[in-house]
Amino acid sequence: MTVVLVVNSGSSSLKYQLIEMSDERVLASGLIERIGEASGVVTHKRGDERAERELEIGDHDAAFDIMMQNFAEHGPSMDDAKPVVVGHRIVQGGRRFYGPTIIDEKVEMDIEELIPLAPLHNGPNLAGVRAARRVFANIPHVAVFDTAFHTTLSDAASYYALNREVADKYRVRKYGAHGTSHKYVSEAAAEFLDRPYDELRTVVLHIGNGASACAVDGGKSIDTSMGMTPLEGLVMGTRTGDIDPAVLFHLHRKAGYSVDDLDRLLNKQSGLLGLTGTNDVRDVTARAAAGDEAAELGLEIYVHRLRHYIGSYLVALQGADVIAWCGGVGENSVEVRKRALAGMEWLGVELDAERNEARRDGIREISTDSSRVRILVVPTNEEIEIARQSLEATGVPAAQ
Ligand SMILES: Nc1ncnc2c1ncn2[C@@H]1O[C@H](COP(=O)(O)OP(=O)(O)O)[C@@H](O)[C@H]1O
Ligand SMILES: CC(=O)OP(=O)(O)O
Ligand SMILES: [Mg+2]
Repeated sequence: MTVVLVVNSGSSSLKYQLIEMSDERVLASGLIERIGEASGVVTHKRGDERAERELEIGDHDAAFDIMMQNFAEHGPSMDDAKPVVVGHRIVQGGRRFYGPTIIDEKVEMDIEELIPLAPLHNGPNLAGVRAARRVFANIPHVAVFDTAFHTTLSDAASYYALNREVADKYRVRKYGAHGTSHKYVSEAAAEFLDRPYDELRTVVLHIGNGASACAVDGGKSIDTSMGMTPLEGLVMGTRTGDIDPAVLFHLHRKAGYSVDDLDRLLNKQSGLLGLTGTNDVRDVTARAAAGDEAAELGLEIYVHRLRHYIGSYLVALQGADVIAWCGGVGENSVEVRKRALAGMEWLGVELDAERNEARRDGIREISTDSSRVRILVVPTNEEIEIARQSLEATGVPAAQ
């Protein structure tokens, strides 16, 4: 047995999976949510068994202890499972990390140093790494970076038209994110269609609470919607995505917003939440269907931006072979997919209404038989991809 533990510490959550790599079977998984709030939620799944409880979770160290308790109480015990590697999701690797990297003191320091380039993500990611390295002191830990897949972006695609001296001094450029998912999904799409990955042109739409689009040309990311930080690009659950930066000057000068106020406003109080009062696309679409005007407008703004990026990436790829939807919204929202791809028949993009509505597990095709561009729903699996890359980095075989 070769078992890998994958840890994904987000700003307010810790997700984990224990995976047996010979057949990529998930032995157990869990989600610890609302870290730092008055009442947190803990879920642990093992086969068909599921344990859930609510309690206050002070910080990521406490969350890590809870994860260890879950394994001890609900199994599998670490003595039985004996993970050989811990794989960590790290959002920002800057132009320092181009692939999975075994973590030592120096790598920890580099991740810390990159916090300003992903302030909501890298700090919590690092807290998870530190807690895990204390508990699993005798096995390798590997960092798998969201940005690594986008290090193939050209300078033209990744530099802003910002004063070059300032940009270079402060490392301002587009790094992108969700790369592990974009890679996994574009590869899975190629396999599903039985096409060589290095020839396929794919637009990947990773639409969850955080959302990003990516143009993948023959297995290489050539453009992506997230920027220096995961704030740029698509409208998200609570983030604005693209916005005229002069809006910030205006709010500062006219309304006295501080930098921290603006950070909070753009990252946490905007997007669908700020437009409609909820960041859950299920609620927004239900309300829009019931005639709620704010919800309808919120949805239209959300979709308008999605269409902007789809169009842009079809041009970047000189036509695509595949549009692949993933993430909580991308995999589940019939309505968002329908609105986002409407009227694109002239581009060879034909959504099949019935297939779009059919609910099935696994990868599925939702385009018409005559659609030149194949449209797929591809459930993403960042954890499996992190586990595979972590194992690869350490050289441990998947079956032994
Ligand atoms: N059945 C559904 N229909 C529409 N949207 C859904 C559905 N299920 C989940 N979602 C959306 O998916 C989002 C979560 O996506 P996910 O990829 O898990 O997010 P993240 O990893 O960014 O936290 C939810 O906020 C919700 O808007
Ligand atoms: C980078 C990012 O936005 O990640 P998540 O979707 O997990 O919030
Ligand atoms: Mg996510």
